[in-house]
Amino acid sequence: MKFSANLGFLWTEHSLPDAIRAAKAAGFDAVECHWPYAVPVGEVAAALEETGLKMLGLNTRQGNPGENGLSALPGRSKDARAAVDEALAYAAALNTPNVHVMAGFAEGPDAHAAFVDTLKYASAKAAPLGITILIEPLNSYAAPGYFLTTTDQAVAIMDEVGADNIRLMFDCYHVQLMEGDICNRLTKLMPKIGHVQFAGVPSRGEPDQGELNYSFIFDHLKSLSYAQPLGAEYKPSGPTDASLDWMASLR
Ligand SMILES: O=C(O)[C@H](O)C(=O)CO
Ligand SMILES: [Mg+2]
Repeated sequence: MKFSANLGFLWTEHSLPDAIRAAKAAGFDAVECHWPYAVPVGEVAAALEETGLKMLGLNTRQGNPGENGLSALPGRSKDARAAVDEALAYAAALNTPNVHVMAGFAEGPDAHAAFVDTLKYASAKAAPLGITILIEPLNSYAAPGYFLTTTDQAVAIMDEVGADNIRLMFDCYHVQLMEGDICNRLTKLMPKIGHVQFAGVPSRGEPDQGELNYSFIFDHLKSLSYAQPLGAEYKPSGPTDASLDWMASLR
């Protein structure tokens, strides 16, 4: 398997460019991040060029303190679209193929309509750039009140948006906590999946800990011919460099 280091959680003591260098030194095949906007894009581009790693994805801005995305917030369309524009510009400058459009804390039909509207805007703007829009269900333990919580909900929204370049971010950690049945869901959803992430469940720690057997799950992904790097999005229990034993056994 190939692995992508999620620099939102790994090597957070480093600047983003140095975290990219640390991921290269540790043997990762790619990187991804959450919110890179405080870092000038040229510095990130230089670290990617130097290491030969690709930045696979980044997220739209969370919004004001306490917010976790803007796209499903009724009445916030202008802010949500600005966050999409910002993310697409940053991603395009890095040749990053995926932008995760974050829904935010909201519920009900107005939130659904707002999210679909933002996603139609995002996918139309992303298409000429060759960028895929990702949406990701988050579990309600970690993100209570987040609008998008299940893969069924995500599929219904993607179908309603109806764009070719919108896909599911299948984070095994979130899906296990909300829905389980990981391997059957991967099989069923594979044509709609844009990126896969993983972490130990329920702690979100190292992936060789907890209730999910990633050796089995990664073999299943191989049997589905899934060859893209898998996003290691876990919170190390100590220094990141000391948390990587799982890489050799799961590769
Ligand atoms: O938390 C996650 O799983 C995400 O992938 C993310 O991008 C930030 O919420
Ligand atoms: Mg995730």
